[in-house]
Amino acid sequence: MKKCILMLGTGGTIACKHTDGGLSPAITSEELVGYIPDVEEFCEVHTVQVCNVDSTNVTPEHWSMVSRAIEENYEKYDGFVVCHGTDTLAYTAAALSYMIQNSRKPIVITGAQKPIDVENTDARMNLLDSFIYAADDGSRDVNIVFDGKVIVGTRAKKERAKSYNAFSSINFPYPAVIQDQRVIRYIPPEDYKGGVQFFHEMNNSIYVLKLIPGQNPDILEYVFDKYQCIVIESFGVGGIPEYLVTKFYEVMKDWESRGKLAIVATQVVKEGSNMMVYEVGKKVKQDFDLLETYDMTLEATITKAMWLMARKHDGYEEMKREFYRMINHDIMGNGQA
Ligand SMILES: NC(=O)C[C@H](N)C(=O)O
Repeated sequence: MKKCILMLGTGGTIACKHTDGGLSPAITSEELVGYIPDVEEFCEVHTVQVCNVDSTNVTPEHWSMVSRAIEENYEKYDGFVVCHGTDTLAYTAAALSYMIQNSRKPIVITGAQKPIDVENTDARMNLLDSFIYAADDGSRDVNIVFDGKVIVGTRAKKERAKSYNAFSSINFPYPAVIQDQRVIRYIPPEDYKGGVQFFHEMNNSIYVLKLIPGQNPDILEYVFDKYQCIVIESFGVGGIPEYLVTKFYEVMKDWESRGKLAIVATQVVKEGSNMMVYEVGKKVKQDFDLLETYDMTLEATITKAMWLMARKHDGYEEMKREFYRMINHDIMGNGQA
């Protein structure tokens, strides 16, 4: 029997038209499907227009609009395809991985580098591939389909601004590829226990502080006071420079007692952190109950923290346990295994 898939349009280049003011999303979800008539051979497609925006304008509100639309239609469909702009697609894919957990039904996110109505577009292939993947029996959970590759929702990063292979999978293999309109699976689907879980709230009281050599320590006080979570994008495997340490210790004491979250990440995209290697990391990690990102992407780190902070919890220890709990393959090397 043909699968029934719901496509949710949110905008992005895939749906853009040329205007005097530059490319702007204007093509509807229904029109998008009209560009891939072959889809009718293997699935029935229904559409819904969640919004039609450049993904630069996407906020956690839009993530909630998508997750709510999926929950409302969850029982009626076999899978979901979300069309999205590429600029913040990796954030949305990570966010949806936390907002929709343990889904037996696939949620596929795709987009394009060129609008669907231009000649040399990647949009038609990406969209058709997404339906092929969404209609496949072994597909589950939140994944991106782009340029013939499947990337787990928590593992993507936009690494190219213009090329068709815009996304890389960070610290995790591709679970599958789509070749000649067939799914070639490298990682077999897992067994599922329990049902799907939806969480629609996110708390965006979070600031990412990217360190630069010689960073002025004044910024720490401001950021630590204003936000509930700070992610420090440090260098290498992770550490706090000595010119920041005095201020850091001063603000951290107060921060800990107020139950806020401090997470140390790294500016190095691949292979991840390990603060226990160098003195610049080890001492800080031992002196404070900091979280570190290990092999998580920054997109997953930020959206996991937003999801965690929006939930009721029994204090810091539980937050910490949850942060290190693997969700949709987001963290493997958490140093605690
Ligand atoms: N390729 C794209 O989709 C880029 C576009 N600015 C967006 O993210 O909506």
